[in-house]
Amino acid sequence: MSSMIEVRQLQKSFGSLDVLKKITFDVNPGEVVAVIGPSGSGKSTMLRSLVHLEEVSGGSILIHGKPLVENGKYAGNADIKEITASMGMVFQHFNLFPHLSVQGNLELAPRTLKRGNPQEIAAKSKELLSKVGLSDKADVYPSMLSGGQKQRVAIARALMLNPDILLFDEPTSALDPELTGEVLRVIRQLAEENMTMIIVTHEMNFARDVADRILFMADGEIAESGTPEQIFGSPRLERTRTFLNQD
Ligand SMILES: Nc1ncnc2c1ncn2[C@@H]1O[C@H](COP(=O)(O)OP(=O)(O)OP(=O)(O)O)[C@@H](O)[C@H]1O
Repeated sequence: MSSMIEVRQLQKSFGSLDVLKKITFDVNPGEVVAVIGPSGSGKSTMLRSLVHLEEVSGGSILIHGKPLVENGKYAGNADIKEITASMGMVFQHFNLFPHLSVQGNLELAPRTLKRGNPQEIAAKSKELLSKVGLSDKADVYPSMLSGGQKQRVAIARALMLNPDILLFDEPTSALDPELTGEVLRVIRQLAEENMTMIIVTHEMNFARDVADRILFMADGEIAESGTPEQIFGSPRLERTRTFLNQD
């Protein structure tokens, strides 16, 4: 089985701070990978690098075998656009456009990129709002929604371009505890539909339940990688044990 995502020796520095220290991992089609680890260990930076929101300092990222960056050298703009369009990203703070309705938020990217005619795009947004349980909110503005609803809109928006990879950066960290469940349910449903996903999360129970594999990051490295049983059952490394016991 060929990998959906291949990350090789990925390096990123901010000035003299080495945030990613030659990280290597693969994600297979349909796999759900949860990334856990202490604050500042480089989880967000790794995820943002995959969609070119950060430029890395070295190493390679291949998506569907196509290099976004290879040995530190980036692909041309057209290739970067095409590769990153195959991935949807969901952020901790939703990042919805406040001046657009829910439907407007969903339709902006496909309209800008001319992915279908307006009727097709409207039909798709309707279908996805129904999927996340928000059919009645199409005309509402983000400020009128709860955090859980905003995040479900953000997930629907991330699905508008038919991505085959979804990336989540702490999707429930900004939510009140009673609102996390509705967002995790949507992610769980996507997992059941075999969506390939990388989820940075502090929700250990969710990671244990939904992930096929856990990457534990510490100090810019992947300190451990394994099934939830391997990571949660008998942590081999002292720092993993310490981290998990804090939670
Ligand atoms: N734009 C930036 N400029 C300088 N330093 C940065 C920048 N972005 C991140 N960093 C630093 O890089 C390190 C890794 O940050 P990152 O956000 O990737 O960690 P994280 O594991 O996602 O943490 P958290 O769980 O707190 O979100 C931190 O020390 C952070 O301060």
